[in-house]
Amino acid sequence: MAGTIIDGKAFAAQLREKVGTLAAAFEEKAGRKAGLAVVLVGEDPASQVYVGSKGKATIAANMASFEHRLPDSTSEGELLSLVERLNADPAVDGILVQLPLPDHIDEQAVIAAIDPDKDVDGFHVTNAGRLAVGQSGFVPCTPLGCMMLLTDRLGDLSGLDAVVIGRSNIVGKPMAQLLLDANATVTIAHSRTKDLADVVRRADIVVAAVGRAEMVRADWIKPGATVIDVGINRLAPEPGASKGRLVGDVAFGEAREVAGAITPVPGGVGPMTIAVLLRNTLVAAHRNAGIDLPEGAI
Ligand SMILES: Nc1nc(=O)c2c([nH]1)NC[C@@H]1CN(c3ccc(C(=O)N[C@@H](CCC(=O)O)C(=O)O)cc3)C=[N+]21
Repeated sequence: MAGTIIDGKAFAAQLREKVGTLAAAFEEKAGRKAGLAVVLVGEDPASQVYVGSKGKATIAANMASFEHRLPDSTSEGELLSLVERLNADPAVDGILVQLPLPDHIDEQAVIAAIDPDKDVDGFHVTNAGRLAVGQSGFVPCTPLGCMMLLTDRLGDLSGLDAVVIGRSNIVGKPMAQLLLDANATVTIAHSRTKDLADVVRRADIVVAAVGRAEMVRADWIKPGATVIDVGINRLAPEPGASKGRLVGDVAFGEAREVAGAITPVPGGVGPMTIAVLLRNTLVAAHRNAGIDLPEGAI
């Protein structure tokens, strides 16, 4: 029997709805909206579309959206001074600088300039450190969204074998830490892992975040496992088509036949990333305004 499809899009819509309700209540109490600033440098069309959709989602969730679209020629100094202004702006609770940045700008320097308490991406070393030692801070949106899908499906993860494929600072490493905090037994696998298929076959939970189209095959999956596919890869267009299909890091059709549950691409993890960004912004707003948001409210 084919595994259940985990509907990340629907889950994300529910989360955005909850955030929207709490954001309206925040506005009542604080006398202002929670605010998210999104900074885009350069004219990459995919990033343009993506930043636009974040702005719409922010407004739909009763928050204020501040978009800053800067030309490719923007210097690192100019970007850093914008970040400083946003850090100092009381209307801005969350700051997201869209990555990747143009080559002439040092990404780490820009991330380091963001006030950690406005770093709703959770990319600042202060937030990475907080996560590593179990202090509260901002957790990167994609792995936190994956955890929400996992706990919704599985409840308690204690003692489960989890394999994370990929070791990026943005997904793999924080994902592993969250799974560890949830008492899973965690393996981080990557491009140099020996016998990767054998390692993945032991997993009750597979999180694929390598960025290689359809790399994880059906015969890598333990029957009944829960598979979370973080990859978003565009295939080459079919003859006559202008755009290729979007696929994940997992060969979805065949893996679904073995898995207990699996996220699709699109419609799985991707929509969760934006919903969690709004959630993190709501949390930031409450902290910045000194208004209580009950633990577990969202
Ligand atoms: N500072 C920063 N923070 C980010 O969180 C960040 C970033 N930079 N740079 C780019 C990546 C990419 N990312 C996505 C989020 C949602 C979808 C998403 O919703 N995808 C849809 C499909 C989109 C489509 O159809 O093209 C889906 O998977 O269903 C995709 C990609 C966040 N990123």
